Amino acid sequence: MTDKLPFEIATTSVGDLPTPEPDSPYRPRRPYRFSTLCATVENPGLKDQYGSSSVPIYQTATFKGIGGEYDYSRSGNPTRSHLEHHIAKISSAAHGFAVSSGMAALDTILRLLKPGDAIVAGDDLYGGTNRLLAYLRTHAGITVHHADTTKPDTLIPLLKTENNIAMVLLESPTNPLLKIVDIATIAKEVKERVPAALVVVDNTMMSPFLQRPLEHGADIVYDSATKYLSGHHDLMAGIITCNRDDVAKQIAFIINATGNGLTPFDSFLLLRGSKTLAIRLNQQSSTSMLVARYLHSLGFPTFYPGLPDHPNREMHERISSGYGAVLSFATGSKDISERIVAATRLWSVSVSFGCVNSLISMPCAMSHASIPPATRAARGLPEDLIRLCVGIEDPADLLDDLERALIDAGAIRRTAAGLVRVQTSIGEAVQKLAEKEAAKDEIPPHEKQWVVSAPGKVILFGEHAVVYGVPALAASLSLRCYAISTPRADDTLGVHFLDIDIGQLDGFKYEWDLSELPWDAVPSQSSQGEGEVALNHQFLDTITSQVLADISNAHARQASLAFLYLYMVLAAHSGQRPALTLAARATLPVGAGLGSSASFSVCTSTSLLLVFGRIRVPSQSLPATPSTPPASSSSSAPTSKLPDTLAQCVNRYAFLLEKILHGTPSGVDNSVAVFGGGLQYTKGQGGGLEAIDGFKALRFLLTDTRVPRNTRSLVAGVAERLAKDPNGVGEILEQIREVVGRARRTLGEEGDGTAVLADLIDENHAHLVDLGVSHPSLEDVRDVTRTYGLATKLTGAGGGGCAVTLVPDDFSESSLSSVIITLREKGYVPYLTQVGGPGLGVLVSQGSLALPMTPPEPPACGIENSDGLSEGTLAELFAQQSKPELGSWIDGLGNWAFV
Ligand SMILES: Nc1ncnc2c1ncn2[C@@H]1O[C@H](COP(=O)(O)OP(=O)(O)O)[C@@H](O)[C@H]1O
Ligand SMILES: C[C@@](O)(CCOP(=O)(O)O)CC(=O)O
Repeated sequence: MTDKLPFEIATTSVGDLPTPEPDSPYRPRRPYRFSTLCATVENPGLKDQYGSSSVPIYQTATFKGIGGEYDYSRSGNPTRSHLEHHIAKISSAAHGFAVSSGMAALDTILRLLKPGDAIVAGDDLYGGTNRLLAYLRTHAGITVHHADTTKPDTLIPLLKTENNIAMVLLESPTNPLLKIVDIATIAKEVKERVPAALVVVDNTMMSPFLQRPLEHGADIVYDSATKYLSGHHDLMAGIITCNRDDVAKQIAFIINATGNGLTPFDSFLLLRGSKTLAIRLNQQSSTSMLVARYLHSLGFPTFYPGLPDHPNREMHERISSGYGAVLSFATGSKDISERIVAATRLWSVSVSFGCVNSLISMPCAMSHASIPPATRAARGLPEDLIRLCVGIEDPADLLDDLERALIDAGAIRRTAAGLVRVQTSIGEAVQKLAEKEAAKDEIPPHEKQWVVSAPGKVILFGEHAVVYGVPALAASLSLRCYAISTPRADDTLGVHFLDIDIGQLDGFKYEWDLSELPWDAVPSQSSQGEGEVALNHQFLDTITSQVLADISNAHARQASLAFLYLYMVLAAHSGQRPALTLAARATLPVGAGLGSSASFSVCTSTSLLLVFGRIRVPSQSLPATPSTPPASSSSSAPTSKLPDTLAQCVNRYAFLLEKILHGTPSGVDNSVAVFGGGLQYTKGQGGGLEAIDGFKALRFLLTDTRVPRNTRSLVAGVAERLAKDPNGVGEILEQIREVVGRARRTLGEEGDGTAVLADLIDENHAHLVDLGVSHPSLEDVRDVTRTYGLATKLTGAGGGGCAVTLVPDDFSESSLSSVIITLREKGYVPYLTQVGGPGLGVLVSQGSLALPMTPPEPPACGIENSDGLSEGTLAELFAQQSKPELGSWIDGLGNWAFV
């Protein structure tokens, strides 16, 4: 161990910071250095009446008078103004803003985007950033592209105007592997290729002391000021800086509008903390270098940009003036790492960083635990990685404490020649063996049995018009489609569609010899990256004519076509042809306008994507999310969250199957079936999905007229009318757009908008009648419900199928019973359903029933009861359940993960 400081501490002079007025032409003053700027807080525009040396805390919400500089602390407060001026000054920025946390800073910046915009971000971002981006993707119609930002070559191809890139989000160095991102090069490329896009940098790891990305082409920089800027872990804050006046104006507007500005007291604390930023981070960086060298010299793989062999070190040095105070190292064994973390005393076990006290953590067990192990492995994040966040304690004490912990944990030992790393290859060997064992246990996905489900939907406003770009408002139903794919050992592909009535008790069954399918006709390109998956009509025709010619039932033929198309495309792509049977069954009526085709498409594509390993689910659930239990479930089995990337992938393929089933779908049905909840959906490039909560509070009666109809021909009928009378039909579509807009505003408002919604339901129905998609049976249901004062419209494609009736909260139960009885007497099938339940679900682990996940050896498919007696295969039990019990039986099979 050495006492000598091994590297030059950054005592940087900052060239372009404001130079004080020269007090004499002969001895002009030089610009202040960084630590001077930090320590001197002044704001010439805001003089204190008493000349207080420390900025006072203006602990007030309001300011008296009219036309003064301040009126309300949400819009502005003198303590915050002082802080913002100070932050702008030390960041060499024209504008600075202070908000309530680092995530609030990012949220403010992301609000500059609008639906349809796309953002490019790193693929190993801070977990909180990932979470917010995922939320915007599903709720705000923002497309998110993840790229390896450490390799500009993977990012640059995305920078195209047709991709609508509005923002590029970078972090450097990354956390916890300290990977370096070339901010300057990426910013230059962005400006050349998509000039309107904003380059945003999360600078938290460096702070303005060590790195000022605005000087290297960034448009906006933000920091979690909870870390180095405040330095004491006694407040939460975020700061945003930028030079562009137009961007600053919008940011100020958003902060005022959302009310996330930093409070006066926290502004005071942050201002106080920031005075010592340079001195603290100097000390912390120099100790970090010592610690990194120490670990490196012992032979631990160590990640710190200051080490000579750290990848892209020169790139980091070009834009930064120091290496920071976060480093990480691997021990070769998760057990050893756990023992080290438990054995330190001075290094406390805690999340976050930037504090004056030193912290130690294992990212995979703490800050990055929410990322599935497979994703962590894919990102090269070692499970045994230890992260150190170095504080201002005496470096000798910190090294001493770490050394003791390393010895106690068995990671190093004393020898006559000094300290040596304990034969870590033993640890590594043990770890590798364990990994190999785990891999042996890992059953290939095509040998597993998969159970999935997806909800139907009700469109409340905007059906048909949605095909032409008008937004639609829709919600998921508690009625769902379920599918089970079972591997088999006989080179055969089978389907079992239990709801398709071909005059046999157990529905439609069919099998194909795998070797006899038209493999030569499979199109070579199955997917186009993140975009829509193209449909090859020639291949569709080949399957229909060569494979399905003897299936006369139209429902069965279409469903088989969708299944075979996707199976063959995925098989051709993967080079595997796993034999399996897909069984599908729904509690939804098929072909009644409640999105049975979409929920079937979602179930089929999920099953096949799982079988071919194109999507993966965590075998053990992620943390439970009790807010999204399956709506029909009576079981108390825990549920968890499916990753958003999986949902996006399934949605792309489900849309493809929807195209096969119904021609020119808008995409609303499959989006609701995947994401669940209440949604506003707009088709196309500038469109997207937006969550609507108001729906969940409403009650609906759905009435199946049992008049068969076909979505494909009804949608085609509207297209024909539009072609014949573009003005007249165009006018109707615009009127529907107007109704949808009013409905959306009513749902978003507080208070009881039920009466307004009822009027809008009538209005929307009248427009659908004008489009020619109603039916006498639907008008009859409207007449029945109108006598009880209820508003009804057709839902989905119309032409028969279902009607939806809004049931106000204060509608009496006895009247409701008589409406239902009257409808039943007329031969209709009414359902009182819940809306807004979860989207796609996958059974991720078995419950008390031993689910036979590994069958292909026959006859291993039996489910065993507690006595070990076989009670039939899962697929047989699936077929045997009564319809009303199907949902709760299947939910009770084990742990489900939902989107
Ligand atoms: N449970 C199911 N099993 C098999 N196929 C189904 C199922 N549900 C829907 N489908 C397929 O979807 C088609 C119905 O689509 P569509 O007329 O759009 O009805 P909906 O309005 O209910 O979505 C059927 O012809 C069939 O091909
Ligand atoms: C008529 C339409 O707006 C909804 C179709 O719903 P369904 O298939 O009838 O459940 C078509 C579409 O959005 O793809």
